[in-house]
Amino acid sequence: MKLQELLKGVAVLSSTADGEAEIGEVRYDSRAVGKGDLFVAIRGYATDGHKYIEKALEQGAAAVVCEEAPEGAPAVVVENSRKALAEIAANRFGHPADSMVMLGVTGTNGKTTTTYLVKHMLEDAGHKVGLIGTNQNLIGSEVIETERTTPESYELHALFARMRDAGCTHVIMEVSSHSLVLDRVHGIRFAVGAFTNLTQDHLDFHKTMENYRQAKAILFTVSDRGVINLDDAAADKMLADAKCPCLTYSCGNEKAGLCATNLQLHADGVEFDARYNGETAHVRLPIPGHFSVENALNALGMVLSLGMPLADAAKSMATATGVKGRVEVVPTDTDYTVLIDYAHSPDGVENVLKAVRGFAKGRVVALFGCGGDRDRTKRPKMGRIAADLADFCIVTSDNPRTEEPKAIIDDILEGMKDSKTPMQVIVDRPAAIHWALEHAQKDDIIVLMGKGHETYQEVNHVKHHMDEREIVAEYFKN
Ligand SMILES: CC(=O)N[C@H]1[C@@H](OP(=O)(O)OP(=O)(O)OC[C@H]2O[C@@H](n3ccc(=O)[nH]c3=O)[C@H](O)[C@@H]2O)O[C@H](CO)[C@@H](O)[C@@H]1O[C@H](C)C(=O)N[C@@H](C)C(=O)N[C@H](CCC(=O)O)C(=O)O
Ligand SMILES: Nc1ncnc2c1ncn2[C@@H]1O[C@H](COP(=O)(O)OP(=O)(O)OP(=O)(O)O)[C@@H](O)[C@H]1O
Ligand SMILES: N[C@H](CCC[C@H](N)C(=O)O)C(=O)O
Ligand SMILES: [Mg+2]
Repeated sequence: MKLQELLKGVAVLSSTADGEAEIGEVRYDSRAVGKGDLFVAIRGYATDGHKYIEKALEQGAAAVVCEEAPEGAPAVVVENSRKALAEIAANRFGHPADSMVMLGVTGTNGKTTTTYLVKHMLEDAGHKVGLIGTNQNLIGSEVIETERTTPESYELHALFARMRDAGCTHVIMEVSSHSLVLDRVHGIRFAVGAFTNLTQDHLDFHKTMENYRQAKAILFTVSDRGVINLDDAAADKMLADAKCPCLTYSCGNEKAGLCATNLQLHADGVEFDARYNGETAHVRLPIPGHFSVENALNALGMVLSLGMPLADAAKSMATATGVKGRVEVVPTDTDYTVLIDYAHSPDGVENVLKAVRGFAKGRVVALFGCGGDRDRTKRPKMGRIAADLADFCIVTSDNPRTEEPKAIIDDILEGMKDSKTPMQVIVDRPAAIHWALEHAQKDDIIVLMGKGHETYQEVNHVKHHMDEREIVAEYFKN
């Protein structure tokens, strides 16, 4: 594609590049630049892409898109390289998002789960659906591995193009707060945007809860319709900031457009009555926990906003399956239960432990750690909540990344120091899981928190294979 075609619609401040140049690939990482490519220089948090312009040109880049051009370089100067990258990506792939119904979910917890519920309901209604999120990307049932919850704009549009070409009519995606601030979804118009909740996470990046909230609110400035959790403390502000009509949902608050009543929380799922537009339907979802009612309402809100009849949506919900690593039961053939869950924030820990407490006949044993190079202030809070809600805690490692595992654990223990809940510290996670299994008692529920679908432990930029399902299975082989 010619450079000028890639730049269609991009607000160019000045250019010394040849618009007729035939561009190979578009790269935002100099290390991947090859002959004839376009290098987009981005100012980041760790480094500045402008530092690598010279290197990119040496490697054969045909032109550079940047915010500040070095002398003599074939450069296209723009105000914001991240936005330009997103616009170039849409041009490069033929604006695939425009030909599908785009659906986005933001919020601290529940995004992944909600997206799977929406996909399931839309597929039941006969649509081919693409899904983008933390666990994996899906084109129908084809799995595409992912590194991110919301990919960088260029990868995102490439993925949309594959989805469009495969016949997808709808895309349901998680829209992380990082992606909203870093313009990964810039230029995408969502038919429906949905907000699950706002609780503490990612303060390493957003610094304050209000910044974090405002990041999420961006979604409702680029959506035709919104779906908002009225029970969340941030609901009023989210509604005030929204630039689109919003459907609210609630467990019990009759003011909400979509309201759940007669909640029944079972060990293997939830049931409730959903009222919407004067109609009522009984909803069943085979995933346990009060938060599953909220996720079900969020997903229902999205498909109702698209015009799906309530009765059809409710019928479909009953056949939804669980999501890998979200309250997932690990088969053990013992008289106790092992669950794998992705709770990795104070609210996630609280919710999953309360849910488990709701159906546990014996002790609730919480095994968890906290990620390195991530929000440190959530660590003692997660520790305190786990100590408050579990009968026994095992504190271990969860993706230490470049931090010292024991130092992360010490941050967690800070929040547990006044607790009388018995606990054990075992830095090595497989060893900690073994210890939990060795000491399990009848009717215990052992909740392995934080890894969810992840099948690795990330240490110093290297992902070492570690699948909790395999660790449990191997334990019982011996
Ligand atoms: C905080 C954050 O999200 N950072 C993302 C951001 O990095 P950045 O802007 O700081 O980039 P940088 O590392 O300073 O580099 C600046 C530019 O120089 C380029 N570069 C760098 C080195 C070099 O030799 N040559 C070169 O050209 C880089 O490719 C980049 O374009 O843009 C990069 C390019 O897309 C991302 O890889 C990077 O994700 C980092 C690695 C990350 O871990 N992100 C996580 C926190 C994240 O995005 N998480 C969310 C939410 C998770 C959830 O709760 O579900 C997600 O959506 O996954
Ligand atoms: N609506 C909810 N409210 C609070 N906690 C929830 C909710 N839904 C799920 N959880 C808890 O949070 C964990 C993460 O859920 P899920 O993966 O659906 O969230 P997410 O928003 O996609 O997270 P991430 O930011 O990592 O992508 C679950 O394993 C569960 O413990
Ligand atoms: N995607 C999120 C959750 C990671 C969960 C946990 N395993 C961790 O490493 O903290 C993040 O990158 O913050
Ligand atoms: Mg997710």
